[in-house]
Amino acid sequence: MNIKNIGEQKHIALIAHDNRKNDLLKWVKKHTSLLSRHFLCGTGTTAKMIATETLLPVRAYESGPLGGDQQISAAIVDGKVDFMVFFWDPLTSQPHDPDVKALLRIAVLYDIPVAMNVSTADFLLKSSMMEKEYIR
Ligand SMILES: O=C(CO)COP(=O)(O)O
Repeated sequence: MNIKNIGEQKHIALIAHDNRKNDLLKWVKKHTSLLSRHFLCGTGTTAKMIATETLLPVRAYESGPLGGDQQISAAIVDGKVDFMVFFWDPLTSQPHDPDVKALLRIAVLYDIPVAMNVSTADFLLKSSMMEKEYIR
């Protein structure tokens, strides 16, 4: 895995499609204290929802269908994302599906850990890259 800065602040991208936003919000609320020690960003609606509901600072890119996925892709290419939690919707087609696919492709290409559901997101937080903080 392409993990830099073990034990240091990480850049975490948070993204969810509409039908998965509640799952992501619940996950963020469960880990607010840990996540508050890192730099968070996300696509527009997701980022604003998390910031409003948790008071965590979350840098908001454009909304996904308006280019936000592409902006997160660019941030990955620029080395500004250490890992991504992307709860995409497996049951609904998206108008910007090519952007979603491109984002997932870039994340694979740049070896960015990606969690697409709650159990993987939990696993990522419990993994060695955050172990010190997790057990604190
Ligand atoms: O569509 C998205 C990801 O593909 C998410 O966008 P929003 O966070 O703006 O809803």
